[in-house]
Amino acid sequence: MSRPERVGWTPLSALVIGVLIAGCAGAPPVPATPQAATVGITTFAVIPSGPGTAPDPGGTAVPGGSLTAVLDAVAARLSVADDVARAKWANGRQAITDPDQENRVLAAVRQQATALGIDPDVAERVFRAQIDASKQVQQALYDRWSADPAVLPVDVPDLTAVRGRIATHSDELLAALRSAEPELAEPTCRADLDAALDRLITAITEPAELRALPTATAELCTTR
Ligand SMILES: C=C(O[C@@H]1C=C(C(=O)O)C=C[C@H]1O)C(=O)O
Repeated sequence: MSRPERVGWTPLSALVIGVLIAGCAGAPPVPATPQAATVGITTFAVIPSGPGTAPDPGGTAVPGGSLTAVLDAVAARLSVADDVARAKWANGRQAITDPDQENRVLAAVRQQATALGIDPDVAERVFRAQIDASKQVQQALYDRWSADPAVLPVDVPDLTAVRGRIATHSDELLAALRSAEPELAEPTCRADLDAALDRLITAITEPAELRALPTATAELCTTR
């Protein structure tokens, strides 16, 4: 379940609202860079990241680097929702929710989390949010294509292959969660996440993904 009420008024909220307004005005998603048009609907800010801090080209540490790595993995996993939706749509508008697949994903997450030394309940909460966010994006795309079949992409991805990519991003997210455990437990975690998001979201060009980010990030901080 999406729990947007837990996300306060943040720069991210402001941006998401801006995107919503632009969406209502009928503005199509515009790639932020020429590359965005060629590699897909989403590109990611290339911000070097590592445990604790990320180095920047000027040699000055970027605070919240490990949170950036978490958000990169969240955004990468979310970006695959587009391909999932296209595969399902082409398969007779297959139901977006697949409970068996969710159970497989969550069982694997719990197992891998335990192996990494992450509390499996914490990991499951984070990944239930990723699943909700993915379904939110898929539903938005279904709604868009229903309203205007002309915008439906012609290529049909293979769902099994796409799920393999999701699994790779899930692995990346688990590893990033492990590295960022101290930052995710800080009382400033939510504010730090929002600051890190500010650097990332300018590179996301799909409005449905931007709207799903509050859901995808709602369970990341471990202190309330
Ligand atoms: C991504 C999919 O859509 C939904 C989201 C899932 C996920 O994010 O892991 C899993 C199952 C579906 O309910 C999928 O079917 O693979």
